[in-house]
Amino acid sequence: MFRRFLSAAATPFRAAATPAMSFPLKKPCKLALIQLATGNDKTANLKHAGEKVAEAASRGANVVVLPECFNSPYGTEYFPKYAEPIPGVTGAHPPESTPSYNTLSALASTHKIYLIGGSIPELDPRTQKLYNTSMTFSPSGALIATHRKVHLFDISIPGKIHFIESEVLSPGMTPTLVDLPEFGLIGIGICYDVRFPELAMLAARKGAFAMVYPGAFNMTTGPVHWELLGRGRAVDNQIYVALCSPARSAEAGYTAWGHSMVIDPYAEVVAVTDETEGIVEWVLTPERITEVRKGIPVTVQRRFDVYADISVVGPTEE
Ligand SMILES: NC(=O)CCC(=O)C(=O)O
Repeated sequence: MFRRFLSAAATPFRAAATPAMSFPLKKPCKLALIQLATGNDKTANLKHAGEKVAEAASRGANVVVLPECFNSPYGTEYFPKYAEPIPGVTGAHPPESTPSYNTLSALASTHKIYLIGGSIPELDPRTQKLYNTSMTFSPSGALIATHRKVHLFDISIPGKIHFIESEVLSPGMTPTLVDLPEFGLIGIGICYDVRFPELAMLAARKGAFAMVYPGAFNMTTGPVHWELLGRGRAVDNQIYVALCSPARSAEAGYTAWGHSMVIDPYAEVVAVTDETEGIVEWVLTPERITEVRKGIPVTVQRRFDVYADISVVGPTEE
């Protein structure tokens, strides 16, 4: 409920009744974002992802992230051809139909890492619907979370970019929080999801220490909005934010902006790359979160007596 006029005198500041959040990050966590060069050959994309994940793991990463649609080119014409079902999400599937799942699971267990596997086009064989879905695997190779892109990338800027994901994809219906028991909770969004502050706010209010967005911004919006949106989600919530893009390719139909980055809870870009293939690494620390939240204590100054506590809004079942 919004009142039309609010005067400072009528609504004096007072600390919210909401208790301080429990501490979000349990110990330092090395994050690696793989800005992967991808092409049209799915098998080659999976093999190459494996090489880069191995490289990141050999440098001590605890959590490794791949970009949006890392197994395929990014484009609505490609999604049906590259789509795979996901075991456990839509029942059992023969291994030959799930090469991306198999590869990611094996990489996570071989390297003993948490692997946020960017996203792939997912086929639900029961409904024939397609989704843009991120899978997260534990160091034992178990699938511990899936996030179906909630906000589909439907935009049209005359003369610049026209992209309508909803022509072929269906939207996810659930915000996603993944529990990494040694470290804490991470929220997941996919690309266009970053434009909607609600997912990050929900995750932060439920205690996440980071939001991770596999994404593939474009050459029109990327230069203006990619960093701005990531830093916005970080400063709003005083959490780490990671944006992981594919590398830019001159041959691709969709030209990715690149510039994968890690943003700290003070909204500073602490690690970033250009448009070429590379790995962006940063150690996320509990101390940085504490320092920022102590200095600017918005996490305990929220006025849920004025605007409803969004942390009580639960996920919707699909
Ligand atoms: N893959 C996407 O969702 C792209 C989002 C994007 O480029 C934007 O401007 O938003």
